Amino acid sequence: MNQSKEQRILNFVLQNAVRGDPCSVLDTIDQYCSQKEWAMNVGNEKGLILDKTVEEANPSVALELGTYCGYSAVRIARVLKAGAHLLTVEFNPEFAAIAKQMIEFAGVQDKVKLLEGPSEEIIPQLKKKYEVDTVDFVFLDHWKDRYTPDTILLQECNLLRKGSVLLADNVIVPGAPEFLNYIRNNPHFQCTNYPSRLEYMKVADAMEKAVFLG
Ligand SMILES: O=C(NCCO)c1cc(-c2ccc(F)cc2)cc(O)c1O
Ligand SMILES: [Mg+2]
Repeated sequence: MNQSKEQRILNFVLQNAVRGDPCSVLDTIDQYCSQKEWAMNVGNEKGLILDKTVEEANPSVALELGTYCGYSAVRIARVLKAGAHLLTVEFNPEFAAIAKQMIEFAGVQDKVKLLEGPSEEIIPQLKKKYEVDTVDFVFLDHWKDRYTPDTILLQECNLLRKGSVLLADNVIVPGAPEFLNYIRNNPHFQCTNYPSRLEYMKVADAMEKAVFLG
């Protein structure tokens, strides 16, 4: 049975990156996906915006929607303070299996909890099943038509607190027009746009930061 692209990316990391070194894993994925096969990792250019946003938020509890191969989970986990944790949600079981191995190879498994299933089912479980009070940082990188309903769900589940930071990938490509309209016209959020490039391409993309005002 021939391998998936995601399995080829993982194999390239297992054979070329340094076990336990998150930066080496990120660089190796970026090398493979820029030289051999494009893949929808946030990449190094938007990754730098992600790094700075996480560092500024300095979260104790971070949530990622859309794990894929684990690139941004490794990216976020590597800058978390001691004792902080990332919960990352992936709907696709094949992607989740790849991401689990990627996170373990990078050595950040003690900071990351990978939750497999649909975000609309997992978000309402975060408080009781996963012992979350509120989330300090959310990276939205899953199905673009889920950004708005899941942002509403996070509010309905009282998972946001004054100052919680949302960062959304791909607000230009593939685009999340309904989310931009929702969040920029919502008085409970303060928004900032960060123009960038689509991962591994000379195509314009952007990230949107939205700080919850309570
Ligand atoms: O769908 C995406 N993520 C959720 C997966 O469960 C996604 C897609 C793309 C992309 C794809 C195809 C293209 F032509 C351009 C962009 C990029 C991304 O960064 C993404 O996160
Ligand atoms: Mg993305």
